[in-house]
Amino acid sequence: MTLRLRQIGDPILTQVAEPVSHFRDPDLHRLIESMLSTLKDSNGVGLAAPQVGSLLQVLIVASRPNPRYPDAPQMQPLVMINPQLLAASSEQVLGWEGCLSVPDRRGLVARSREVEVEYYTPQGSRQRVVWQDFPARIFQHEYDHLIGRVFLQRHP
Ligand SMILES: O=C(O)C[C@@H](Cc1ccccc1)[C@H](O)SCc1ccccc1
Ligand SMILES: [Zn+2]
Repeated sequence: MTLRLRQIGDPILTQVAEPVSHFRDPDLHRLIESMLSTLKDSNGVGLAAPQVGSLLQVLIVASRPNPRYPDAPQMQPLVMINPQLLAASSEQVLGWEGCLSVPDRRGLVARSREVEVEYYTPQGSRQRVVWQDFPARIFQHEYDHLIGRVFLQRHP
């Protein structure tokens, strides 16, 4: 089932998400399934659990070529649990972003060009990945959602 997408103004979007502690919890797998279908229905390239009302450290990165990033790689949606940003390049790139929680807003956001991330799969196995460009941008956008930071919003 697709879940309601929380919009800016919903306090959940400014809170910090908790780490997942039991990987065998059926609720976790139901959440992941719902996030995958919500992502598909919203035509998104990424989604974080707080956007569907769950303060858990779960995010999905699903890059695909699109009008703004025509040479973005086509990816199978990657579900990342308890992601950790191990390294982020000092080299930054400005790029357009939108947010499913902030309708009708597009903004130029500076992001690190390259990131190294450690995360767990839904099966609980620890992985590492290095991304550049659009996948790196999506990850940083979703990772911000896990620490209560919404793009274009700067907290006073
Ligand atoms: O709100 C979200 O997290 C989904 C965002 C993800 C995003 C990350 C980086 C750059 C742009 C967006 C999008 O709104 S999903 C819609 C979308 C699809 C393709 C290109 C840009 C935006
Ligand atoms: Zn967003």
